[in-house]
Amino acid sequence: QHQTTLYERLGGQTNIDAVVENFLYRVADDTELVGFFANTNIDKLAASLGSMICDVSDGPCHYEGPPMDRAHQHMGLTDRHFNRLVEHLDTAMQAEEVPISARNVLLGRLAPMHADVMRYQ
Ligand code: HEM
Repeated sequence: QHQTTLYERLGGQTNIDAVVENFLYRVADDTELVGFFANTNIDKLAASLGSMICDVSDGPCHYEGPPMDRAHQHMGLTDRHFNRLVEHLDTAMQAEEVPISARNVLLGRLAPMHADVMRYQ
């Protein structure tokens, strides 16, 4: 019998890509965060985030970007940055009509990455 995956509950890749896009606009509008992305290729980042969310939500992707400690080293991130970013992601999911249960499961799967994201600060 078919079990609904988190990927499906997020709305599949089309809606995940819409969440990522919505999220990146929120980050761009956040003066405390946008500076970190000054030298980032946003199209590549969007593709990378879309593939990571697909992967961690049991979708048909395998994230092939750098591990989270490498991707965020030397940024000097604090918990405040981390929490703001997570809040933007949650708001973006709400804007794209992801149900609260699916939102919470995804955030719960990203939360354990905190240690790696912060590792090199
Ligand atoms: C659970 C938390 C986070 C996750 C899952 C996450 C995920 C990712 C992923 C998948 C990439 C792309 C890596 C690549 O393909 O090169 C990335 C890059 C990046 N992240 Fe995060 N991230 C998180 C937290 C943060 C925070 C708190 C900040 C700071 C505001 C941040 C800033 C960046 C920047 C600036 C890049 C681009 C680096 C570059 O230009 O190469 N991230 N992140």
